[in-house]
Amino acid sequence: MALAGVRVIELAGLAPVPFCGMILADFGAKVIRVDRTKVAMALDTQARGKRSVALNLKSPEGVAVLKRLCVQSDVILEPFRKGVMEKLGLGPEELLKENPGLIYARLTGYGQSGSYAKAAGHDINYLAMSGLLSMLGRSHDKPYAPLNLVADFAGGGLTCAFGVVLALLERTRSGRGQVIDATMVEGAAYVSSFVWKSRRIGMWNNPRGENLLDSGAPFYDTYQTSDGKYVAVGAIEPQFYTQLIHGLGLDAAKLPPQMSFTDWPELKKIFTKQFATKSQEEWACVFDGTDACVTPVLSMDEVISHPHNQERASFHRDAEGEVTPNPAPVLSRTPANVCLDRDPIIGEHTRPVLEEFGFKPTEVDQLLSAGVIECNSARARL
Ligand SMILES: C[C@H](CCC[C@H](C)C(=O)SCCNC(=O)CCNC(=O)[C@H](O)C(C)(C)COP(=O)(O)OP(=O)(O)OC[C@H]1O[C@@H](n2cnc3c(N)ncnc32)[C@H](O)[C@@H]1OP(=O)(O)O)[C@H]1CC[C@H]2[C@@H]3[C@H](O)C[C@@H]4C[C@H](O)CC[C@]4(C)[C@H]3C[C@H](O)[C@]12C
Repeated sequence: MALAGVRVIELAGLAPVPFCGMILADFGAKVIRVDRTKVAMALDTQARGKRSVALNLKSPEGVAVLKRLCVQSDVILEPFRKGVMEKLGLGPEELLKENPGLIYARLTGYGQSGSYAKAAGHDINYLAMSGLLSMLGRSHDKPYAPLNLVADFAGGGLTCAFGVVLALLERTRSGRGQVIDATMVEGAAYVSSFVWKSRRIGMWNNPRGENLLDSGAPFYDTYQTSDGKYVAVGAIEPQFYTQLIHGLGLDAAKLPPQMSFTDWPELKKIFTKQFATKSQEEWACVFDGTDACVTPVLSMDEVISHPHNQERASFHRDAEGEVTPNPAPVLSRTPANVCLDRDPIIGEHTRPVLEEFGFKPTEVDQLLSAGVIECNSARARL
């Protein structure tokens, strides 16, 4: 796999860093998640392919253990607010001194500088600070955050993983590591560059929810079908819009022009009435195989059985039988390989990992009896 042989130390965090670690693990990196001790259960729902070491970083011995792991690793991912790692004596200065090739990825909401740097926050806060949240939501409604996807994951974990890969590539030339200051405000804004850059062509001149791609346009929205399900319509170009009108059984001559903004509310009412006359399945029979850009809004459990997704094997069932997306993108020669084992128990791999990194069994025993580490067995927890 593309990241085979890359060793990553992931300090346990809430969601963005776990997602970054999962991406790296999916594509072949050896990811060791460092968990706190005395924690009942792992909150990392994106733990596949990782191993867990339980380590108390509030002890000098624990800090020494982490330093020894980082000396032999390529990447460290840290999810804490500014200054926490420095307080532990694990800041970039210390770790890069001992391992100049280390890639030190710091994924925060607000970054390692700026007045908000030490403030707590979550996806919605970062999305708000990025400017993008002001653009999200239906007409005459308040701004709406699309789950915690844009800042936590698109602009957070995924962008950080991209930064790690960039730094790994650069290190092949320079032999040197570096610090990645990944912030979710900037990541969310960056992945939304299209929105920023398309203002000049008038894409967003209307109030929130009344533009082409933000549910304002009748041909770019969702509609309820007779069985209470929904279809998604994305017929933007005129040649696709023509097929939409045909599939709906409407007479284009009797409708206002597609791009007549002021007629969009009226056109939306016509489409709403029309889509309510058939079930989702019946509309699929009408539109599948056409370029009308009409697709069923599938639930998270339906996706795995849709023929197209099945043909591509885009989803799998994990160890718990849950439908789960496969990694993306698909590399032709070195594709990702999803670990289908159950998620690690906290501290399940402390001993084997430490011994793999050169700790003598007696050293591990001493760390264990001093409470610096925890070695938990899966059997004991199940
Ligand atoms: C699933 C829910 C989360 C969804 C995602 C959410 C929407 C997000 O947006 S996540 C993104 C959050 N922001 C960032 O990641 C930006 C960077 N990080 C931060 O800003 C901060 O970390 C913080 C604000 C997120 C948290 O601040 P906090 O003060 O808690 O921590 P830090 O300042 O970073 O310092 C860390 C301290 O920890 C010490 N540490 C670290 N590792 C170790 C170690 N190995 N040993 C010893 N000590 C360690 C470190 O030294 C620091 O110490 P100091 O402070 O002294 O310096 C989930 C959101 C909420 C969850 C629920 C909630 O937690 C309550 C329940 C808890 C229960 O245990 C489980 C069930 C819960 C219901 C839980 C369930 C889910 O997880 C949540 C809903």
